[in-house]
Amino acid sequence: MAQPATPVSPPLKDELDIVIPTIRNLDFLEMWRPFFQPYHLIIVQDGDPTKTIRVPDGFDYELYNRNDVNRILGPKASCISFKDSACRCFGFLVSKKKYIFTIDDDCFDPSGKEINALAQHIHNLLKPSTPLFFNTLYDPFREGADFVRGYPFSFREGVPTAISHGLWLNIPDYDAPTQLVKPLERNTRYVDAVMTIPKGTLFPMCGMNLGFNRELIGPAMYFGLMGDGQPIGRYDDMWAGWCAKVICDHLNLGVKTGLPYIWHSKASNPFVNLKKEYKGIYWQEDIIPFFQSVVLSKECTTVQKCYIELSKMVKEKLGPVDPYFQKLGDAMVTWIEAWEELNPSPQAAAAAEPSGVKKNEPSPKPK
Ligand SMILES: O=c1ccn([C@@H]2O[C@H](COP(=O)(O)OP(=O)(O)O[C@H]3O[C@@H](CO)[C@H](O)[C@H]3O)[C@@H](O)[C@H]2O)c(=O)[nH]1
Ligand SMILES: [Mn+2]
Repeated sequence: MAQPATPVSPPLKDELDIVIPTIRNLDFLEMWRPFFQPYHLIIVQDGDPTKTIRVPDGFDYELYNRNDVNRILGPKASCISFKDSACRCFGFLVSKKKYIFTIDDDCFDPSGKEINALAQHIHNLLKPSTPLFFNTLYDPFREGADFVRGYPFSFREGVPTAISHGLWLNIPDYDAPTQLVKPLERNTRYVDAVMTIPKGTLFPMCGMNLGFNRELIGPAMYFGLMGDGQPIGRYDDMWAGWCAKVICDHLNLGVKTGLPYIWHSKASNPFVNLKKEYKGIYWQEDIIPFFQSVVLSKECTTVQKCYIELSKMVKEKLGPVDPYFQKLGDAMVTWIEAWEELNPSPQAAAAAEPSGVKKNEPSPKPK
């Protein structure tokens, strides 16, 4: 008699957290239920902490609001943005898992595709990247593809993948000026490809549909100071992407972009976005040459060391552009201090007195 098939556990079920920044309800989870329910969610509630965010039944989650951020981080909470989706990086900080998938609450599964976004990110992250030599048949580790003729065999092992950057159907992640001149444009083009971003090349990282290996690159995934009290918004993910990419290049780690797509449903207000973005639109003409010029020293053998060295460069080279970069450079250091406090190395954890008090307890779940 045929043996009953052993149920296949969802990939990385106990090694991956899903981080969601939100100011809305989380009904979007109903569409993702078949794919997300097996995983632990970390919900970062932005804005008014007295507002109750209801999470659909059946999900395993922890929810943090601004009061929790302040309680857990104390003065270091100053590095976590308020009233901006950048707050999501607090979820990266408190997670204890090896992998993170972060998604916005207005992103849905583009129906009819044979693989869901989370599974595709996991595939991207578990397979090597090829930043040293471009494969013209795209991802060589994908079923039905391989390295093409002329691809050096000494490069074919690839490097570990740190980041998997997904894309968006319907509302594309355009900046405000583009949104304003093309208000009706929708992205209908589904490009069935995953590519490694070549070493030495920067890219505009969008936080809407993003996976990463927290152990490889977590300390660099600081979504920079935005929102309340800050002169700029909607550059949080861009900043993290530029910092992470130069560090990935230095540490021989890979960044992929392409599949998976999500269906992005809400177009945020282009006029509001313009107010948030406008300084960034001209500052980035200085920011990008800065990141292109970054050379990290050989003593930078860990992400934390790279990040601290980068923070000093930010203050020195971009400080003259605007005092904001002095503040951002300091916030980068605070972020690393917070990271190391909440994620002590095994040696540091062993040396620390067992306090018995778990500091990063989330808010109690609504009854
Ligand atoms: O103050 C806020 C505003 C929003 N959120 C949560 O963050 C995400 C994104 O919000 P939204 O979909 O309204 O904004 P988009 O313009 O589409 O966001 C994308 O553009 C970039 C903005 O930096 C970023 O890559 C994407 O997030 C939702 O989950 C909101 O609930 C918030 O937490 N705080
Ligand atoms: Mn959105």
